[in-house]
Amino acid sequence: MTNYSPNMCDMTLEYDGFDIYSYRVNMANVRAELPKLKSANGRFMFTRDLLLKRNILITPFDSFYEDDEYDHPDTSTSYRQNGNVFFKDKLYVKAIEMYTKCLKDCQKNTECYALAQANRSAAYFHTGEYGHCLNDAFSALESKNYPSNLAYKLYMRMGHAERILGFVEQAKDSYALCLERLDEADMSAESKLKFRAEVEKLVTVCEKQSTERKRPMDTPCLEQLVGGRNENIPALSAFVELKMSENMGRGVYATRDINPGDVVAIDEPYICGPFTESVGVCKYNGCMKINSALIQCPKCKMVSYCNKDCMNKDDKDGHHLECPIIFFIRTIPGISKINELAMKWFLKDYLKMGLKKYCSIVNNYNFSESKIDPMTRGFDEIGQYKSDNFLTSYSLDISVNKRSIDVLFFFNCIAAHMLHYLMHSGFRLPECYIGTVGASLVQILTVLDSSYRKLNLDPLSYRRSDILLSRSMALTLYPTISLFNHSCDANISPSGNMFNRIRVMKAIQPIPKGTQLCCTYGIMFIALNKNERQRFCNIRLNFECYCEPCIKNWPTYNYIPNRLSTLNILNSSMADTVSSECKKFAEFTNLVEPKDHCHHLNYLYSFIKLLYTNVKRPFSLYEDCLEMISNAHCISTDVKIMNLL
Ligand SMILES: C[S@@+](CC[C@H](N)C(=O)[O-])C[C@H]1O[C@@H](n2cnc3c(N)ncnc32)[C@H](O)[C@@H]1O
Repeated sequence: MTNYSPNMCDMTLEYDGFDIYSYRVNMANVRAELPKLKSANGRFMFTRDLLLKRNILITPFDSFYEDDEYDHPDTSTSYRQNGNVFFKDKLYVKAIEMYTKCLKDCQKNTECYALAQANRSAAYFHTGEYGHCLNDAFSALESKNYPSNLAYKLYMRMGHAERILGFVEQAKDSYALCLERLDEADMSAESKLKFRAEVEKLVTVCEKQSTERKRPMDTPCLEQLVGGRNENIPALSAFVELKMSENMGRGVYATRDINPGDVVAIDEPYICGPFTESVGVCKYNGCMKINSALIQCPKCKMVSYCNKDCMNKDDKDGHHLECPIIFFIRTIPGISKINELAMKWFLKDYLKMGLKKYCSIVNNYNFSESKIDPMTRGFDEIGQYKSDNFLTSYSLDISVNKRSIDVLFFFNCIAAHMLHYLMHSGFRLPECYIGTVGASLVQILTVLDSSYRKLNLDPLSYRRSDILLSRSMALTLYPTISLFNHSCDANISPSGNMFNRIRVMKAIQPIPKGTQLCCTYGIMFIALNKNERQRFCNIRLNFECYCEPCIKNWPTYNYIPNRLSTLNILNSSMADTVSSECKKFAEFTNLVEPKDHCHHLNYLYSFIKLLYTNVKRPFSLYEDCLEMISNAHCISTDVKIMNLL
């Protein structure tokens, strides 16, 4: 029997809406029964049956899909009016509930329907659900039943929501339409003038935002792997190999001396998802460009692309199946970005392979998972570990047995919900494949959840002690970079900008032959003490950290030596040279601004190399230099890109 961790505290940390399931099922029974089920398919079917029995898998908007609508003008109007009362009292969630009831009760081609949609969009705006807000506002306007003297209001709200979401070009269009429709408003000429001035100010804000955002995205990657490509793992350098260790499983080790600045990995994402809401990024997996002039999918209006070509390609990759239900997918509990990305990944591969092949591959994996040699996990039949291979990502180490039963149950619930919506919108899946497809969704959700926690860090912020959680800028899955283990004293780090689709990893310290290459999963010894780090690793990442600072209990930055002495000089014959170089470094620190460190990388590399061989760690000047190199790598790539223009 699989030995799942009984630890339940992680449920409260980051997963929204678990109680939607846990309040309505008997969790004691779930905790007793779920671990008994050996197969992933069995666990999915158990969960799905339970949710169906408890009526949890019903669509709250079922009437949206029904043809035989009915109209109860009195009740629907009173629902809307009740909604307005809640809205006035700022009880927006309750107001949304009322407007939704009104929408269910009333015919689509009526003014009442359009008003309820418009009102609900206002309530969604206040709850911060801008996607829903836009969806409702668009629908109300498109219905042509919305009073024309109020249209300017809706356009203004759309402008606000789009601006907040970072779609500044669309926001400008909406504000322009708002001003166009202002003539129809029942307002005095004076109020109109004032209103116009306010909206024009907002347009100026948008213009400023769009110039700030304009930066090149479609630039080729100029970096080269040190020593060329690795024969078996093409996204890695030829100067590394994969080896097993007792405490960390597989890891990447240097086969030659690697120098700071050397490129050790250049990886492409297998799947990439929504960036932070404030940035407009093309949704198509093969593009992912930041663009301030994205065009929306005309049907769902909830995803955007840089052009028609990307839109058509994404449609083929599965958006046509996701489009009618994306609104609902975003309401499923859990981490909304992960759920949406899981759906995108599933549809892309399902459509590429077809039902039978997809099911046979994932079934094969599910049954043989426990027997797979951990060393060859993710390698194909000719011994290649490739980032564009489905199984490479699908079989990433997700420490599934270390997850609590509650988390496992929760992911099964989310997968059941996703599949329910898919099948509801016309996705045909024979009964006998439901378990397999559902279990594959659980695996996909778990892989994405693990990778989200580890490798999507903003490289400029992960050293700050106040950022305990990985501040995810983009939810992207880099299968080869996922091979790097964590160290609280990373010797490699991402270079370039987090918005770059291609991720480059560079050495930031000297890495002698035989040493493991490690990045950080979000915590560094300089900022947090061992207990805090171990807690983070246990709770967030589901493993006990065995890096050098944890094993040797290195002190945090404030407690490490900041002077040379006989205690930390390793090579006494070099003491004078090291001492004079340390003085020069102190001057450098005072004179050169951080933004210019990227122009002095060679100097920083030579200084860190000198300290690496001659001074015992931890040592404050070493840690300072390391931080400068890591930060400068993020800036320097951008500088190269800027110079290309
Ligand atoms: C992204 S994977 C890294 C590759 C993985 N070791 C493998 O065998 O494929 C993350 C997993 O590696 C292990 N790991 C990574 N860093 C570690 C560390 N510092 N100490 C212990 N285990 C670590 C944990 O099991 C973790 O869940």
